Amino acid sequence: MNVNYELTGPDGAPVVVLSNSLGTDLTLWDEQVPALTREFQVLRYDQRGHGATPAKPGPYTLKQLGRDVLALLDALGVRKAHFAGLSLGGMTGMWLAEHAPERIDRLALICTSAELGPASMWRDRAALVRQRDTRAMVVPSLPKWFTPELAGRADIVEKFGGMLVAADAEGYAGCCEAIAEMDLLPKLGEITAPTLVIAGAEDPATPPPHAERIAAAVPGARLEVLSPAAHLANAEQPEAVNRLLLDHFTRNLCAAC
Ligand SMILES: O=C(O)CC1=CCC(=O)O1
Repeated sequence: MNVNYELTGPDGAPVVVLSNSLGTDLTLWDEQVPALTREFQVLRYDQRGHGATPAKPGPYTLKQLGRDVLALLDALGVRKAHFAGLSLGGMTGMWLAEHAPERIDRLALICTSAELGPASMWRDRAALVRQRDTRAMVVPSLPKWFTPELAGRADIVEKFGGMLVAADAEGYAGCCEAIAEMDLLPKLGEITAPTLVIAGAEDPATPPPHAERIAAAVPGARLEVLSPAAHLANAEQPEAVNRLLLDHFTRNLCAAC
């Protein structure tokens, strides 16, 4: 798998991996890179079939999406990294923290869920997109991604609608099928990475109760709910998200130190 990525920031600094959501690409994180590269190397990449990462035939699994990250880290010689993921990116992060804990330092889960049923809805969406292309998802997605004030703004429609239209139909569908089959809940309690969970108060796709459920299950997790913010809270509230991420990835966690 040739995963498209961008690595920026000071040589030798700790690495933060940024993982995008369904229908977006690595430019989802444009507002985070300048802030995070003050302290970290930022490794942002495109999920399978999104941006410039090619799509293999689906269905995919979270295991495959997680292993794409591990292969990328191996190729770059990164033994352990912080990880922030939004929605599908957060699901990928939970899979990694559960199955490859030695590779994940601290974890930030933004507008995501450990169980986003019903599975039939995701299979139906995959079938729709295979039939009609990702263009069919623009009208239903933008009002979930942003609160009403932003959802219709020309620059937002151009940037985020453009990412969605550019996503490969098979890649998008395969990722829907990964969400349909995901099984993250049973092992959430085994996550050892210090975890920050961020929700958007106005997120209709993964509403705050999904974040509360994750934060209640992951030992020691901290929960923050931002408002106004819909599903792409990092784009709607960049300063608040940057502050939370920097605090989480730099804070001294040892009370006795
Ligand atoms: O597109 C949606 O419905 C919202 C979403 C769910 C998983 C993801 O990455 O985005």
